[in-house]
Amino acid sequence: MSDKTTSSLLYLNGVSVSFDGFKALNSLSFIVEPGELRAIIGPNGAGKTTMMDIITGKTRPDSGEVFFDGGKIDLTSRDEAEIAQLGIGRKFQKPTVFDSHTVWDNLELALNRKRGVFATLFYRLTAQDKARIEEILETVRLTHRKDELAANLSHGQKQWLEIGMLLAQEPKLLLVDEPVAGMTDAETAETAILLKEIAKTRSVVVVEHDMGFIRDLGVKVTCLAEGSVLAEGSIDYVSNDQKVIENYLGR
Ligand SMILES: Nc1ncnc2c1ncn2[C@@H]1O[C@H](COP(=O)(O)OP(=O)(O)OP(=O)(O)O)[C@@H](O)[C@H]1O
Repeated sequence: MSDKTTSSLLYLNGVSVSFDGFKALNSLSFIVEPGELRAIIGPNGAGKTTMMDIITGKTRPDSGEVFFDGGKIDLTSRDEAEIAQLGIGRKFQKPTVFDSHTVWDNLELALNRKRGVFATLFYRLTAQDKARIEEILETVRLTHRKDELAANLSHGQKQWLEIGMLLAQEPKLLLVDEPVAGMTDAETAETAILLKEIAKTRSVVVVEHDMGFIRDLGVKVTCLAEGSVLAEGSIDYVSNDQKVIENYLGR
């Protein structure tokens, strides 16, 4: 096991997967450090979603290694539920909050989900739980809307609420798929600040097409194309890379 395997939170090495002979991932290698916020860009069909599917156990790789938590856990041997329990949270593109519940209740439900159904039946919120919900409300900019039904939130606020619900489960790694699609400019700018705050206490991998947002994040960017890494580095480095311009930005 290399030093990189044991120091990184997430370690993908030479991961390949084919669907009906088409290589969706082609020897993809990718590392996320503890406490890192990483942005992923790339054209449609580059393999971004497939990469998330591999990390969360939805798809099994044909070959390659996928380790979590300093090389301690081989994710290829775990199923989706186990991987969620191990501390990998995933935010899909569309918000999936409970519209008929308040913002607070959505967060309370998410906090309880961590405990399992049986424990929840007999559970009352402790002062510590309440403090945690209040903290999450602050983080996701929804304190002033805590008693509002989720149905009445703006699209952006629903996205933030769902991020909050994931935070309630205390993931070590949060995977976020196109969070700012459909958001207003103000919400987009706020989401960049919010994700940077979240990444102070855990690692975050965010997939986005919005280059203004990626620039606002100001973090290391990985550009995928045809199932592997095309370029990796600062936004200025990646956006000036000739291969990235040809395959993605210049399209
Ligand atoms: N379950 C599947 N069965 C067959 N083909 C698939 C499957 N999942 C993904 N693919 C194919 O693999 C390739 C990579 O898809 P993927 O969704 O990972 O790309 P992406 O980078 O997330 O694209 P987008 O930006 O459009 O979301 C695509 O050509 C897609 O059609």
